[in-house]
Amino acid sequence: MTEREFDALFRDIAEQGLSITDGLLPADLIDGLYREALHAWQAGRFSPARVGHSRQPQRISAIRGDTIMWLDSASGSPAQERFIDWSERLRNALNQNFYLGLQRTEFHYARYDAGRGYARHIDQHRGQPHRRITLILYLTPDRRPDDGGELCLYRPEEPEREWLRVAPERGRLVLFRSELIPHAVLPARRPRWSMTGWFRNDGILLQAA
Ligand SMILES: O=C(O)CCC(=O)C(=O)O
Ligand SMILES: [Fe+2]
Repeated sequence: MTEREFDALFRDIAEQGLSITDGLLPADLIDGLYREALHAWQAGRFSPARVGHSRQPQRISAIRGDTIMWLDSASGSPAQERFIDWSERLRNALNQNFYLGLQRTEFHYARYDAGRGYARHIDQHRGQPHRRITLILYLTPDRRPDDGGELCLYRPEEPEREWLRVAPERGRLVLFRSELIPHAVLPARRPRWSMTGWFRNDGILLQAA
């Protein structure tokens, strides 16, 4: 496929800092990612997500209630490899279109248990100035309309008023400018599965001592 596949997505990002797309990734890839996440979670490989400054992150489940597992290129599962190949094509296309100088990506699986959500936030604020584009890909199988866990989006110039409410339907892809768009996850009523990550404009991670 040519980069034309990203045209509509880039137009939306240019116009409103945000794009929401269904069906861009093949269903069997979505399923492969979900199965990998499920097995890893069953094997106890997810950890509670943390909030706050990157040097001293804290677990505050009333603010952020998901458990996560970072993707690891060394693990090299077929689903991860396919996803990473696709995300690299997207990274290159984003650079060609928006001159963002995106050098790398980071992704984690996330699982929100019933009752868990994520309070309104901006992704750049957690001591993460190099996050430029946020990607969220929803993986939950057989989601029902009353399962909760909607993503709420707010306009940068009017952050108090809800702008859009997005149901986390399997295969739905949300991309937005990390420094611009406040967002929140409403409490889930059934387990909610996703992939979340960032396109970054820095190189190799320099870990703070
Ligand atoms: O899963 C979502 O809909 C949003 C997750 C999120 O905001 C984050 O992980 O920073
Ligand atoms: Fe976020």
